[in-house]
Amino acid sequence: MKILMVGAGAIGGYFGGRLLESGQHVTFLVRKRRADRLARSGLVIRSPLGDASLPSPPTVQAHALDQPFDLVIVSCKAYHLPQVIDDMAPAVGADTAILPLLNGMRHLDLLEARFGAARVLGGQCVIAATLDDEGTVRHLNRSHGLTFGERDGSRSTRVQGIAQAMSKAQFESRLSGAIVQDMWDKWVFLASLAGITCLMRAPVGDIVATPGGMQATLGLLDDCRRVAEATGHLPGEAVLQRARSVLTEQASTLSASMMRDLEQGGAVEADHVIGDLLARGESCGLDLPMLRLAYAHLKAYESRRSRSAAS
Ligand SMILES: NC(=O)C1=CN([C@@H]2O[C@H](COP(=O)(O)OP(=O)(O)OC[C@H]3O[C@@H](n4cnc5c(N)ncnc54)[C@H](OP(=O)(O)O)[C@@H]3O)[C@@H](O)[C@H]2O)C=CC1
Ligand SMILES: CC(C)(CO)C(=O)C(=O)O
Repeated sequence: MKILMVGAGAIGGYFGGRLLESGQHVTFLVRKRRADRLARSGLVIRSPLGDASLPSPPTVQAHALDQPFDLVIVSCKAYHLPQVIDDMAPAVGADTAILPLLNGMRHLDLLEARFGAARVLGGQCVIAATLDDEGTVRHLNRSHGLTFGERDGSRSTRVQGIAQAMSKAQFESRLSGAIVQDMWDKWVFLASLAGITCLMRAPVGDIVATPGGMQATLGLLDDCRRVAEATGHLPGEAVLQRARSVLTEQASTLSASMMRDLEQGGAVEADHVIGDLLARGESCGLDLPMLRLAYAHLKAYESRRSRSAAS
């Protein structure tokens, strides 16, 4: 199976690197700076579950992309997706499957609008990873799950082929018969985690140790849960119970990748992860005070960030 990994950042570098390490035919679609870095230093993964060092990983830049791939895995940030869609288009042929790993849901609509619903699978990953100043992929915890599937739940030949291709790679892959609900389950959890850790500039353990921290966290989770319910995607009670327990765990050092981005002064997926959830809920007539606060906070951060970039 010919796989194009779009992006070689934290997620693309990790899962693409693991697939390459297992002998799969993987090419990374990258921009010039990352292409130069990968040519110079290789793709390096530092992980508590095993390091990998892959010299000269195959890369291609958009201008040179001229053939279809069997599988295109999309691992960019949401705010780069419109450009990515243009750049990856030559890799999408009649039989190409597209597997996005972005957080949130709206990217499915954008990919579908450009490439047609039939090509777009559902997908998500559970991992904490980042790219350090040397371009090394730093895996920060012991989770590395990647779940994917047909959005109609069917076990098509193509998803079984992807399951087979991923089976030997050093991560936990899972073919799901309910990937859209899985994505909603993750979105409810992630929007709560990202919203609260960004608002409080602190990991879960520090937040729940404050007066009012636990109530704020659970209030935000409840807003996110109500949006999922109103739009027909209510997570099951076991999923919600787990979210409550992870989000209120004493002394937990867990934070969202969005908080890592924000603390480094980087761009954040405010509209995609928080704003879109808020908009969906408000269009169902819900009042969502904690979600509105989390979104206002991120938009204020974005304004301040763009003002300081301009000066
Ligand atoms: N990091 C994490 O722990 C987790 C992240 N996620 C989600 O995964 C998604 C990706 O996040 P993450 O990997 O952290 O982000 P990164 O910023 O680390 O990586 C994204 C990569 O996309 C590349 N990119 C952007 N535009 C293009 C383009 N036109 N052509 C080629 N490459 C491009 C960037 O390359 P360049 O270097 O050129 O800018 C960058 O390296 C997000 O939606 C995030 O929310 C989900 C679970 C956990
Ligand atoms: C839910 C979590 C923490 C793990 O995958 C994540 O997606 C993120 O930090 O962006």
